[in-house]
Amino acid sequence: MTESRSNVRRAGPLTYRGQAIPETTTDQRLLDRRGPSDWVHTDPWRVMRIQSEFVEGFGLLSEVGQAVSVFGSARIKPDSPYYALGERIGAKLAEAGYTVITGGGPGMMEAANKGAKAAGGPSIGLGIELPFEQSLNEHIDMGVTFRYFFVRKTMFVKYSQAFVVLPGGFGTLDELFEAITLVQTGKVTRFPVVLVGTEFWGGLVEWIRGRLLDEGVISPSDPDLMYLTDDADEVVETIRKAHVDLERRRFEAEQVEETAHEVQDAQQAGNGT
Ligand SMILES: CC(C)=CCNc1ncnc2c1ncn2[C@@H]1O[C@H](COP(=O)(O)O)[C@@H](O)[C@H]1O
Repeated sequence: MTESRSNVRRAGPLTYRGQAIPETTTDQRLLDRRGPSDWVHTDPWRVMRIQSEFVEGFGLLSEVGQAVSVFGSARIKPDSPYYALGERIGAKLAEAGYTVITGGGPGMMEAANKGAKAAGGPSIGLGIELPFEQSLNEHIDMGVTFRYFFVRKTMFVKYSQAFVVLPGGFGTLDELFEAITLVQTGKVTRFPVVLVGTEFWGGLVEWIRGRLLDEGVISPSDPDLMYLTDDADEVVETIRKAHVDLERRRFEAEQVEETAHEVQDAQQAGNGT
Protein backbone atom coordinates (compact mmCIF):
# COMPACT_ATOMS: atom_id res chain seq x y z
CA MET A 1 0.00 0.00 0.00
CA THR A 2 1.41 3.44 -0.86
CA GLU A 3 1.45 6.17 1.78
CA SER A 4 -0.60 9.29 1.13
CA ARG A 5 1.71 12.19 0.22
CA SER A 6 0.54 14.40 3.07
CA ASN A 7 1.43 11.70 5.63
CA VAL A 8 5.10 11.46 4.82
CA ARG A 9 7.89 13.93 4.18
CA ARG A 10 11.31 12.95 2.96
CA ALA A 11 14.06 15.48 3.53
CA GLY A 12 17.22 14.12 1.95
CA PRO A 13 17.94 10.89 3.83
CA LEU A 14 15.38 11.74 6.56
CA THR A 15 11.78 10.55 6.70
CA TYR A 16 9.07 12.27 8.75
CA ARG A 17 5.55 10.98 9.30
CA GLY A 18 2.36 12.43 10.75
CA GLN A 19 2.84 15.00 13.50
CA ALA A 20 6.62 14.93 13.07
CA ILE A 21 6.41 16.47 9.60
CA PRO A 22 7.93 19.98 9.83
CA GLU A 23 5.80 22.87 8.64
CA THR A 24 8.45 24.14 6.27
CA THR A 25 10.95 22.49 3.91
CA THR A 26 14.74 22.61 4.38
CA ASP A 27 15.00 24.92 1.36
CA GLN A 28 12.41 27.28 2.81
CA ARG A 29 14.28 27.48 6.08
CA LEU A 30 17.53 28.22 4.22
CA LEU A 31 16.10 30.75 1.80
CA ASP A 32 13.48 32.57 3.87
CA ARG A 33 15.61 33.60 6.77
CA ARG A 34 18.75 35.59 7.21
CA GLY A 35 19.20 35.32 10.95
CA PRO A 36 22.14 36.80 12.84
CA SER A 37 25.36 37.25 10.85
CA ASP A 38 28.05 37.30 13.53
CA TRP A 39 28.84 33.58 12.97
CA VAL A 40 30.66 34.47 9.74
CA HIS A 41 33.38 35.95 11.93
CA THR A 42 33.87 32.82 14.02
CA ASP A 43 36.63 30.25 13.69
CA PRO A 44 34.37 27.31 12.75
CA TRP A 45 33.17 29.31 9.75
CA ARG A 46 36.75 30.29 8.92
CA VAL A 47 37.67 26.60 8.90
CA MET A 48 35.09 26.12 6.12
CA ARG A 49 36.54 29.05 4.18
CA ILE A 50 40.04 27.61 4.61
CA GLN A 51 38.76 24.26 3.31
CA SER A 52 37.20 25.97 0.32
CA GLU A 53 40.53 27.64 -0.49
CA PHE A 54 42.23 24.25 -0.52
CA VAL A 55 39.45 22.92 -2.76
CA GLU A 56 39.81 25.83 -5.22
CA GLY A 57 43.61 25.58 -5.24
CA PHE A 58 43.75 21.81 -5.68
CA GLY A 59 41.04 22.06 -8.34
CA LEU A 60 42.94 24.65 -10.34
CA LEU A 61 46.38 23.13 -10.04
CA SER A 62 45.91 19.37 -9.95
CA GLU A 63 46.36 18.91 -13.68
CA VAL A 64 49.33 21.23 -14.06
CA GLY A 65 52.43 19.46 -15.40
CA GLN A 66 55.96 19.78 -14.02
CA ALA A 67 56.15 23.26 -12.53
CA VAL A 68 58.65 25.66 -11.01
CA SER A 69 57.70 28.35 -8.49
CA VAL A 70 59.44 31.66 -9.03
CA PHE A 71 59.61 34.07 -6.09
CA GLY A 72 60.87 37.63 -5.94
CA SER A 73 60.22 41.22 -5.02
CA ALA A 74 56.85 42.84 -5.62
CA ARG A 75 58.61 46.22 -5.80
CA ILE A 76 61.27 45.89 -8.47
CA LYS A 77 60.31 47.98 -11.50
CA PRO A 78 60.33 46.89 -15.15
CA ASP A 79 63.33 49.14 -15.89
CA SER A 80 65.55 47.14 -13.50
CA PRO A 81 68.04 44.64 -14.96
CA TYR A 82 66.63 42.14 -12.45
CA TYR A 83 63.24 42.42 -14.19
CA ALA A 84 64.81 41.48 -17.54
CA LEU A 85 66.57 38.56 -15.86
CA GLY A 86 63.27 37.40 -14.32
CA GLU A 87 61.62 37.57 -17.72
CA ARG A 88 64.43 35.55 -19.28
CA ILE A 89 64.20 32.90 -16.58
CA GLY A 90 60.41 32.65 -17.01
CA ALA A 91 60.89 32.17 -20.76
CA LYS A 92 63.67 29.57 -20.41
CA LEU A 93 61.64 27.57 -17.90
CA ALA A 94 58.64 27.58 -20.22
CA GLU A 95 60.83 26.56 -23.19
CA ALA A 96 62.16 23.68 -21.10
CA GLY A 97 58.58 22.51 -20.55
CA TYR A 98 58.00 23.79 -17.03
CA THR A 99 54.86 25.61 -15.94
CA VAL A 100 55.82 28.82 -14.16
CA ILE A 101 54.00 29.57 -10.90
CA THR A 102 54.45 32.93 -9.14
CA GLY A 103 52.74 34.94 -6.42
CA GLY A 104 50.81 36.67 -9.20
CA GLY A 105 51.83 40.18 -8.16
CA PRO A 106 53.94 42.93 -9.74
CA GLY A 107 57.75 43.20 -9.93
CA MET A 108 59.72 39.99 -10.26
CA MET A 109 56.56 37.88 -10.22
CA GLU A 110 55.22 39.78 -13.20
CA ALA A 111 58.59 39.48 -14.97
CA ALA A 112 58.61 35.68 -14.66
CA ASN A 113 54.96 35.38 -15.73
CA LYS A 114 55.60 37.69 -18.67
CA GLY A 115 58.58 35.67 -19.89
CA ALA A 116 56.74 32.36 -19.49
CA LYS A 117 53.65 33.55 -21.30
CA ALA A 118 55.63 35.10 -24.17
CA ALA A 119 57.45 31.77 -24.59
CA GLY A 120 54.09 30.00 -24.85
CA GLY A 121 54.31 28.15 -21.56
CA PRO A 122 51.59 27.99 -18.94
CA SER A 123 51.87 31.01 -16.64
CA ILE A 124 50.17 30.73 -13.27
CA GLY A 125 49.64 33.27 -10.48
CA LEU A 126 48.73 32.41 -6.90
CA GLY A 127 47.74 35.79 -5.54
CA ILE A 128 47.16 36.82 -1.96
CA GLU A 129 44.52 39.16 -0.58
CA LEU A 130 46.31 42.17 0.85
CA PRO A 131 45.04 45.21 2.76
CA PHE A 132 45.39 47.36 -0.37
CA GLU A 133 43.60 46.77 -3.66
CA GLN A 134 45.71 44.75 -6.07
CA SER A 135 44.93 42.36 -8.88
CA LEU A 136 46.84 39.53 -10.54
CA ASN A 137 49.35 40.71 -13.13
CA GLU A 138 48.19 40.56 -16.74
CA HIS A 139 50.63 37.85 -17.87
CA ILE A 140 48.79 35.04 -16.13
CA ASP A 141 46.85 32.31 -17.94
CA MET A 142 45.38 30.79 -14.79
CA GLY A 143 45.19 32.33 -11.36
CA VAL A 144 43.59 32.16 -7.97
CA THR A 145 43.67 34.68 -5.17
CA PHE A 146 43.92 33.30 -1.65
CA ARG A 147 42.79 34.82 1.62
CA TYR A 148 45.21 32.77 3.69
CA PHE A 149 48.99 32.83 3.25
CA PHE A 150 49.45 29.32 4.58
CA VAL A 151 46.97 27.81 2.11
CA ARG A 152 48.74 29.57 -0.76
CA LYS A 153 52.12 28.31 0.47
CA THR A 154 50.87 24.73 0.41
CA MET A 155 50.02 25.22 -3.27
CA PHE A 156 53.54 26.38 -4.16
CA VAL A 157 55.08 23.40 -2.43
CA LYS A 158 52.58 20.80 -3.61
CA TYR A 159 52.50 21.76 -7.26
CA SER A 160 56.08 22.75 -8.06
CA GLN A 161 59.17 20.60 -8.30
CA ALA A 162 61.70 23.42 -7.88
CA PHE A 163 61.94 26.92 -6.41
CA VAL A 164 63.67 29.83 -8.10
CA VAL A 165 64.35 32.79 -5.83
CA LEU A 166 64.96 36.14 -7.51
CA PRO A 167 66.02 39.27 -5.62
CA GLY A 168 63.40 40.26 -3.06
CA GLY A 169 62.56 41.40 0.46
CA PHE A 170 60.84 39.85 3.47
CA GLY A 171 58.19 38.00 1.45
CA THR A 172 60.84 36.42 -0.75
CA LEU A 173 63.04 35.54 2.25
CA ASP A 174 60.05 33.93 3.93
CA GLU A 175 59.41 31.78 0.86
CA LEU A 176 63.09 30.87 0.49
CA PHE A 177 63.48 29.81 4.11
CA GLU A 178 60.19 27.94 4.17
CA ALA A 179 61.39 25.94 1.16
CA ILE A 180 64.78 25.06 2.61
CA THR A 181 63.32 24.30 6.03
CA LEU A 182 60.91 21.80 4.44
CA VAL A 183 63.78 20.17 2.57
CA GLN A 184 66.14 20.26 5.60
CA THR A 185 63.58 18.63 7.89
CA GLY A 186 62.62 16.01 5.30
CA LYS A 187 59.04 17.29 5.10
CA VAL A 188 59.30 17.29 1.32
CA THR A 189 61.41 15.23 -1.04
CA ARG A 190 64.54 17.20 -1.76
CA PHE A 191 63.90 19.64 -4.57
CA PRO A 192 66.23 22.25 -6.03
CA VAL A 193 66.21 25.80 -4.64
CA VAL A 194 68.02 28.18 -6.98
CA LEU A 195 68.96 31.67 -5.84
CA VAL A 196 69.37 34.09 -8.72
CA GLY A 197 71.71 37.07 -8.30
CA THR A 198 75.21 36.35 -6.95
CA GLU A 199 75.69 40.00 -6.04
CA PHE A 200 72.30 40.25 -4.33
CA TRP A 201 72.33 36.94 -2.42
CA GLY A 202 76.11 36.48 -2.06
CA GLY A 203 76.29 38.13 1.39
CA LEU A 204 73.47 35.97 2.74
CA VAL A 205 74.99 32.76 1.39
CA GLU A 206 78.38 33.72 2.85
CA TRP A 207 76.77 34.40 6.23
CA ILE A 208 74.99 31.05 6.11
CA ARG A 209 78.18 29.20 5.16
CA GLY A 210 80.22 31.13 7.72
CA ARG A 211 78.28 32.17 10.77
CA LEU A 212 75.49 29.58 10.79
CA LEU A 213 77.85 26.72 10.04
CA ASP A 214 80.55 27.94 12.47
CA GLU A 215 78.02 28.26 15.27
CA GLY A 216 76.74 24.76 14.52
CA VAL A 217 73.14 25.83 14.03
CA ILE A 218 72.90 24.09 10.66
CA SER A 219 74.43 20.88 9.33
CA PRO A 220 77.52 20.96 7.08
CA SER A 221 75.44 19.72 4.13
CA ASP A 222 72.65 22.29 4.60
CA PRO A 223 74.19 25.12 2.55
CA ASP A 224 74.23 22.69 -0.38
CA LEU A 225 70.44 22.81 -0.42
CA MET A 226 70.77 26.08 -2.36
CA TYR A 227 72.37 26.84 -5.71
CA LEU A 228 73.52 30.34 -6.58
CA THR A 229 73.76 31.71 -10.12
CA ASP A 230 73.22 34.73 -12.39
CA ASP A 231 72.58 32.79 -15.52
CA ALA A 232 69.10 31.91 -16.84
CA ASP A 233 70.36 28.82 -18.70
CA GLU A 234 72.12 27.61 -15.56
CA VAL A 235 68.89 27.97 -13.57
CA VAL A 236 67.09 25.63 -15.96
CA GLU A 237 70.04 23.24 -16.24
CA THR A 238 70.38 23.01 -12.44
CA ILE A 239 66.71 22.18 -12.08
CA ARG A 240 66.73 19.69 -14.94
CA LYS A 241 69.82 17.95 -13.58
CA ALA A 242 68.40 17.79 -10.07
CA HIS A 243 65.26 16.18 -11.46
CA VAL A 244 67.25 13.63 -13.45
CA ASP A 245 69.25 12.81 -10.26
CA LEU A 246 66.05 12.50 -8.26
CA GLU A 247 64.51 10.16 -10.83
CA ARG A 248 67.69 8.07 -10.82
CA ARG A 249 67.67 7.85 -7.01
CA ARG A 250 63.98 6.90 -7.04
CA PHE A 251 64.66 4.21 -9.64
CA GLU A 252 67.61 2.86 -7.62
CA ALA A 253 65.52 2.81 -4.44
CA GLU A 254 62.80 0.88 -6.27
CA GLN A 255 65.38 -1.62 -7.57
CA VAL A 256 66.74 -2.16 -4.05
CA GLU A 257 63.22 -2.71 -2.74
CA GLU A 258 62.40 -5.12 -5.55
CA THR A 259 65.60 -7.12 -4.93
CA ALA A 260 64.81 -7.25 -1.20
CA HIS A 261 61.35 -8.65 -1.99
CA GLU A 262 62.81 -11.23 -4.36
CA VAL A 263 65.33 -12.37 -1.72
CA GLN A 264 62.55 -12.58 0.86
CA ASP A 265 60.33 -14.57 -1.52
CA ALA A 266 63.21 -16.94 -2.33
CA GLN A 267 63.93 -17.46 1.38
CA GLN A 268 60.29 -18.15 2.10
CA ALA A 269 60.14 -20.60 -0.80
CA GLY A 270 63.33 -22.29 0.53
CA ASN A 271 61.79 -22.59 4.00
CA GLY A 272 58.64 -24.02 2.49
CA THR A 273 56.60 -21.22 4.06
C1 LIG B 1 53.30 46.63 -4.72
C2 LIG B 1 53.20 45.60 -3.68
C3 LIG B 1 54.01 45.76 -2.43
C4 LIG B 1 52.38 44.53 -3.88
C5 LIG B 1 52.39 43.34 -3.07
N1 LIG B 1 51.73 42.33 -3.76
C6 LIG B 1 51.98 41.01 -3.72
N2 LIG B 1 51.27 40.22 -4.53
C7 LIG B 1 51.51 38.90 -4.56
N3 LIG B 1 52.46 38.29 -3.82
C8 LIG B 1 53.17 39.05 -2.99
C9 LIG B 1 52.97 40.44 -2.88
N4 LIG B 1 53.81 40.92 -1.95
C10 LIG B 1 54.54 39.87 -1.51
N5 LIG B 1 54.17 38.74 -2.13
C11 LIG B 1 54.78 37.39 -1.94
O1 LIG B 1 56.04 37.57 -1.33
C12 LIG B 1 57.09 37.61 -2.29
C13 LIG B 1 57.56 39.04 -2.49
O2 LIG B 1 57.71 39.70 -1.28
P1 LIG B 1 58.79 40.85 -1.16
O3 LIG B 1 58.36 41.92 -2.13
O4 LIG B 1 60.10 40.25 -1.50
O5 LIG B 1 58.69 41.30 0.28
C14 LIG B 1 56.52 37.08 -3.59
O6 LIG B 1 57.25 35.96 -4.08
C15 LIG B 1 55.07 36.76 -3.31
O7 LIG B 1 54.80 35.39 -3.27
